[in-house]
Amino acid sequence: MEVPHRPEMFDFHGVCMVHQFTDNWDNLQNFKARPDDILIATYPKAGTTWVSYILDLLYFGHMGPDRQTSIPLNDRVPFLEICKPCLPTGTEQAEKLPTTPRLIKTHLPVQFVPQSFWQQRCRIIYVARNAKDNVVSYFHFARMNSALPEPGDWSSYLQGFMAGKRAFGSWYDHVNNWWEKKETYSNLYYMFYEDLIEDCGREIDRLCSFLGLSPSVEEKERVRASVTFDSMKQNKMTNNSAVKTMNHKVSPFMRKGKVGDWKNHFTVAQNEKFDEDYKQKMKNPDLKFRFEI
Ligand SMILES: Nc1ncnc2c1ncn2[C@@H]1O[C@H](COP(=O)(O)OS(=O)(=O)O)[C@@H](OP(=O)(O)O)[C@H]1O
Repeated sequence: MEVPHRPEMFDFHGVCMVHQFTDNWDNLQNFKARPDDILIATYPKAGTTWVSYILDLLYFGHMGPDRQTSIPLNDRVPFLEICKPCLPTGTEQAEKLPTTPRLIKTHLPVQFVPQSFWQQRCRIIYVARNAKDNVVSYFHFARMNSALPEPGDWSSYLQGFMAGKRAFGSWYDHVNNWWEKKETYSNLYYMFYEDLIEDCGREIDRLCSFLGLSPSVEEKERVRASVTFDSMKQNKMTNNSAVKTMNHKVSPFMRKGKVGDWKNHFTVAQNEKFDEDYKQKMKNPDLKFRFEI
């Protein structure tokens, strides 16, 4: 069997990146956001797909079953910076979206977000996930997705993550810099994967108040029931089963969906080293993550 070619990481304006996220840079930076666009921003593997689907159902769940059964979520919520050979770029996909508001996802660190999103005062939802579960999820994703650099073994993967040497750069910088942005940009809603796991219904309510939506109790319950882990894992439109670079036999995209799976991966020594390093990098007492619930 042919071994898929894995991309290399490189330094891009101080952030570790891979080409498929930087090759469309000029178009990306000149992207014209509209005031009602909604941007879902995350470090990879923090809950992008989950929140994308919640928003898609809140805005477009009434559009009938066709949209839900025939259009993959990735096409309904384009990935802004993606640029793969022979496929429309994320910016092209976003430009062609027929529905309003446009829901757009990104993993960009805050300093790379196209200026027009800020200028147009777009609503932005940032989803963050605790670093330990985030790195475990990213490791398994890198194993199954040949569009990402070769992960190597768990121990070296973890080391690289701690050093910021993963696509989209340092998790620590990503979550901290987005957190700080809240101080100056009021249309930014910062939420946590762990809260979604704890009480998805409550988080849907909070999202609705940020977005100014008032769905009926029944509608909200329909959304909540559709976005459970099991339901999204079964759903071909949300489980990424059609993405060519992903081998779900190596590790499924909808893998575990839990808080605390890191305990099955970190050795005691790795955990101690990680905690020590974490303390040095996460100095803001207001930004608190839960590693278990
Ligand atoms: N509904 C629901 N409930 C609980 N968990 C969920 C859900 N949907 C996605 N997930 C989990 O989120 C992880 C994938 O994150 P992303 O969607 O951000 O991935 S990506 O960056 O867009 O590739 C990945 O986490 P892990 O299972 O820990 O690998 C998914 O399983």
